[in-house]
Amino acid sequence: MDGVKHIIAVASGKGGVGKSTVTVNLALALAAQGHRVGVLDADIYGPSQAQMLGVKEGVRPQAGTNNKFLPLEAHGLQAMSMAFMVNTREPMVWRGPMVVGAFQQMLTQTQWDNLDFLLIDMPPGTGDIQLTLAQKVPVAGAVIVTTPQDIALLDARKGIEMFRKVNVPVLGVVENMSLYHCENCGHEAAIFGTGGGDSIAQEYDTQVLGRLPLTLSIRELTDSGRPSVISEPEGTVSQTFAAIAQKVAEAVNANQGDGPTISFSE
Ligand SMILES: Nc1ncnc2c1ncn2[C@@H]1O[C@H](COP(=O)(O)OP(=O)(O)OP(=O)(O)O)[C@@H](O)[C@H]1O
Repeated sequence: MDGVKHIIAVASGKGGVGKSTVTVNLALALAAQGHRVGVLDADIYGPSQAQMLGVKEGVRPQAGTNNKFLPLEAHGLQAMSMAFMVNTREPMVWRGPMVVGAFQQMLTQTQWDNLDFLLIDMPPGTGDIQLTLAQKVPVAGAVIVTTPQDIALLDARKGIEMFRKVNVPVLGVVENMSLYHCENCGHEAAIFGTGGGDSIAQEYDTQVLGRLPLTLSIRELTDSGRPSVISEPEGTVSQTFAAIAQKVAEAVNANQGDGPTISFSE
């Protein structure tokens, strides 16, 4: 795609497992390692990236050349989201084809500037947006985010199966909220169980890219527009994201050369 070397989908089967949190922190970790990185928020009904990137409501993208929009800049990342186009307090009461059209426009009509990686924060599920992405552009790989409990793994499996069906390599699994860590007393508890990420990675012959704890600070920092990777660059969460970023970049490079050919019929 014009202006983008590698597209990476950050996906899950289930909602609320931390895709957007992982997307923004992984993007910042890749940028900290010297890559040029963009984030496309493909969640049309419930975009989160504007808030997580600290973009104020009402800031709109400028027109570029060739009928394209210039992405917004936030924390050194290039970003595009439905939240930059509409009033986010109003619900998007749209039918499927309109949602797909909007996603396609954001994907192809944003003037990405020489990106090494474009991270796409996918909506939950295995529907229209996922199919459109796989059909319209070459996707270098997918990062699957899951929490360790069975109910999330069930949906994560569907996500992995879907990417396999459309020949998008799964780069690995991020296990989020794997251990609750109390920041006051240091007590730790495996609220959502243990071993889920490992078992799914083994089942699908892929790797666990990293495990993130369930902590107050991840939520507070990310939701307030200054994600952990830039707020606490020396912290353990940032170190985990740095390791994940390295593995993702390595996995993409390892897959290079035999890029996916998308061929399937609906
Ligand atoms: N490891 C974590 N510790 C604490 N809070 C977290 C963690 N990961 C995510 N959260 C919080 O959980 C909420 C949901 O996360 P997020 O929006 O990233 O999930 P999602 O999978 O993108 O959701 P959706 O399906 O709605 O797009 C957010 O408030 C986020 O800050």
